[in-house]
Amino acid sequence: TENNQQNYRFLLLNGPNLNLLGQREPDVYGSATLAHIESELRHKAEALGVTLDCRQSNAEHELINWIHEAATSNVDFILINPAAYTHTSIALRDALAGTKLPFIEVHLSNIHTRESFRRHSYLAELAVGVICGLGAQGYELALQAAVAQLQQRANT
Ligand SMILES: O=C(O)[C@]1(O)C[C@H](CCCOc2ccccc2)[C@@H](O)[C@H](O)C1
Repeated sequence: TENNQQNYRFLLLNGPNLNLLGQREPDVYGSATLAHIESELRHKAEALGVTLDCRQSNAEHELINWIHEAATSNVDFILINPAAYTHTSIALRDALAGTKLPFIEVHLSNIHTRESFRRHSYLAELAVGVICGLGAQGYELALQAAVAQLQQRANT
C-alpha cells in the first residue's frame, strides 16, 4: 500500500432515505447516487491502504445493530451519515457512545443553513469531528482525516 497503513478497517454507515440519493432533491443532496459515492470511497480506501465496508439502512435498529457488531469485529473507525436520525435518535447516540469507537459525522448538506430542526445533532458532541455542506466530497475528507488520526495515534 502507498502509506503502509496497519490495514485499518472502516465502516461507512448511511441512514434513512439516503438510498434515494441522486433520484430526488439533487439541488440539496447532489446528483450522485449512493452506489457511486460508495464506489468512489472504496477506491479512495484502496489507495490509502485501508478497508472500507459500506452499509445503508432506513431502519434505526439495523444501524444500531451494525454499530454493536463493529465494536466486536475490530472495526477501527466509523464514518456515519445518520440522516434524519441525527436530529432524533438518542438510541443511535447511545449505541455509538457504548462502542467507544471513534467516528466522524458526515452530512452532504450544510445542516446549519437549513431548517432549524436540522441544526441539532444528538451525535456531534461524541464525534471526533463533523463535516457538513461539502456534498459527496465530505465522505472522502472524513476518510482522509480518520486515517491521519489513526496514524497519529499509532505514532504516539
Ligand atoms: O445532509 C445530509 O446528509 C443529511 O444527513 C441528509 C438527511 C436526509 C437524507 C435524505 O436524503 C434524500 C436524498 C434524496 C432524496 C430524498 C432524500 C437529512 O435528514 C439531514 O438533516 C441531513
